[in-house]
Amino acid sequence: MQVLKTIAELRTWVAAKQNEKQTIGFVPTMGALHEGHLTLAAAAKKENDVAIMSVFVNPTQFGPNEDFDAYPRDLARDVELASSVGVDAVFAPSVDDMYPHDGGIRLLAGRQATILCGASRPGHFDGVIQVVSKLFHLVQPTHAYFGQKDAQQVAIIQTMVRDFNFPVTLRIIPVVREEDGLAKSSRNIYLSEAERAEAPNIYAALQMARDIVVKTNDAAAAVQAARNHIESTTNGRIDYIEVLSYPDLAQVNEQTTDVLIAAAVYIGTTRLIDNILVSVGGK
Ligand SMILES: Nc1ncnc2c1ncn2[C@@H]1O[C@H](COP(=O)(O)OP(=O)(O)OP(=O)(O)O)[C@@H](O)[C@H]1O
Ligand SMILES: CC(C)(CO)[C@@H](O)C(=O)[O-]
Ligand code: BAL
Repeated sequence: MQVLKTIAELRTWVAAKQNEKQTIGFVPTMGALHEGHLTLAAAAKKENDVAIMSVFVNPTQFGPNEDFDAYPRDLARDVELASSVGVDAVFAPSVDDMYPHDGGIRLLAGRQATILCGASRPGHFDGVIQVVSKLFHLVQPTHAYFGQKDAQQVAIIQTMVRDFNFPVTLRIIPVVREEDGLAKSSRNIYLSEAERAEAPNIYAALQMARDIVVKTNDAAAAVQAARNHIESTTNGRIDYIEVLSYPDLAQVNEQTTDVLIAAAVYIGTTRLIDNILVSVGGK
């Protein structure tokens, strides 16, 4: 396992793999690894000659009052975990190496970034596509691995790859959950014991909404049922619960085939997201 701490080191590593005609599987992360990330990494290793993971807490996707400074960082632990699932290299650059210039070119995510998490985190997805496009240019992966837990991020990156012709195939991995249903997340460590006990109700609420969507296709009733469940079982504050077509993220209608039921809820001060993707009839 190699730890590449600069763009220069990464370029040397990538060039060597390309010379050897090796396929490259790439897993972008912000570190604080858990089983969700490791599932992505294991798939990258299985489906490619080599697997590389980036560990970079990207400042441009955090708002001014968000948790950039507090975000958990432990590179030694991350390297050990990545190595345990066969990752060949970890790219962990500094902010200065990734962003040496002030006020350079910025990318703008489109309509899909204006709703859901984009509404409460203005500029978040612009920062995500900025860093992911840089990482794709640097790593030049054959396949890149993302988690369905960040469903909106997946939809926007799919659009970016399509619109900007990135020569990469995206692989999307289902949400990895704790036994009680809570989606694994690096931010779960912020939860107190009481908050952790409430948090699985987010997934329970999404499951109720899913059952209503499947039976009746009534998006409004599904959202209401999920809201009622969260309000009656947690002290949380709902940021959003929405039922939208996927991946275009528009209102569902009779033609819709894939429905995203997504929620963001503040449990205490921790903002957790989760979602369920369901296939419906479509006409
Ligand atoms: N529970 C999970 N199941 C599947 N994929 C996941 C899960 N958690 C994270 N991922 C994926 O891992 C990649 C890196 O995510 P990231 O480093 O932001 O971790 P995270 O746990 O989602 O962090 P946070 O919840 O704090 O945003 C993303 O593609 C993300 O979707
Ligand atoms: C894709 C990503 C690594 C970009 O910083 C981040 O948004 C994440 O961890 O999901
Ligand atoms: N997984 C998305 C990264 C973020 O919340 O900034």
